[in-house]
Amino acid sequence: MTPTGLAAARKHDALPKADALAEALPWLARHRGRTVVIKFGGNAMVDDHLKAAFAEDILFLHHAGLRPVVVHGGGPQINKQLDRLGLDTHFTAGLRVTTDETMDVVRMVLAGQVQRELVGLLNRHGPHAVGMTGEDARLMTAGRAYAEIDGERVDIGRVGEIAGIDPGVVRALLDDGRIPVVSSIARSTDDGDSGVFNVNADTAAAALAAALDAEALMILTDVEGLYRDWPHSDDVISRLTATELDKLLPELASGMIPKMRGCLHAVTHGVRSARVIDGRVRHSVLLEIFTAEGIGTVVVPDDDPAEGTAP
Ligand SMILES: Nc1ncnc2c1ncn2[C@@H]1O[C@H](COP(=O)(O)OP(=O)(O)O)[C@@H](O)[C@H]1O
Ligand SMILES: CC(=O)N[C@@H](CCC(=O)OP(=O)(O)O)C(=O)O
Repeated sequence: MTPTGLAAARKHDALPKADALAEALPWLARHRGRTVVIKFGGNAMVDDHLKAAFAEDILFLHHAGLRPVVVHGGGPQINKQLDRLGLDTHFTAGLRVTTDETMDVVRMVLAGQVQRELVGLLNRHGPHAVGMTGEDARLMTAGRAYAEIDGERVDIGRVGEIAGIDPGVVRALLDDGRIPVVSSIARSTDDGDSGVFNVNADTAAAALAAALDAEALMILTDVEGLYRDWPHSDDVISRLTATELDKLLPELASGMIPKMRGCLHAVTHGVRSARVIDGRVRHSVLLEIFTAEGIGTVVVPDDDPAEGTAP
């Protein structure tokens, strides 16, 4: 016989679930109607179950009355496609050296593959998500970025440094109840150049969060957060003020550089908190909300009143 009433609730272990939902109420109430920018990193996107759980988390936020915006990466997926085509992969100072040929592949993989897949997952239960790149409606414009190595300016091809963000199209979609899903490709600021630039997805997410005056930026990646003494220890720094992070920036390496620079940019341009969390953990976005002290590393503005508490 199928259990009913309280017996059914016990069988499905429903009480802890109800408790967890109730505990999330203050966070949800504080963030209701607020914009949250979530960056889904390429390394956290390689597993189908993780991708499906990520889409569920975003839909949860959407249905709870928040305004989530997704910016996605796709570094490993781009590497794979370049490899298939027999093209080389080179990174300088954490940025992909992007020839015109590489740029075509970057655009094809980000806009045609990774973004389409995320939009598909988000639209499984309704017409929620709309995909775009920074080229659309001139959302993102960029000039040429150069890497700096030993004080020398090094040309790294069609890599973009964001020059401007016009968030109008994203705001219009949010007002229409949609979930924007953005690929980090920008239009050239030079009207004579019909080309596009490859922008690091962390940098793009942070710039968009600032331009949208977002409440929070969340960056999902393949580590627990910012490690204090990477790669020698896995002691995660749980909270940093903007000034503390600014002092730490010169010591950072590889993929953490654009992430932490992005967090600093966000919290010094109006975003109330920026967090790096472990995207390898299923439902990490919801875990961040349902855990009183939050997970990963949070960066807050210097005037943040909450000592060591989740945003
Ligand atoms: N201090 C640090 N703490 C944690 N990870 C670090 C640190 N410094 C460098 N890293 C590296 O940064 C990587 C995350 O960046 P990246 O590979 O670009 O991720 P994503 O694809 O999610 O953008 C980690 O896997 C780790 O190898
Ligand atoms: C300039 C530059 O490096 N652009 C990145 C854009 C994608 C990205 O940032 O993806 P992840 O978030 O997965 O690293 C690239 O070509 O790989």
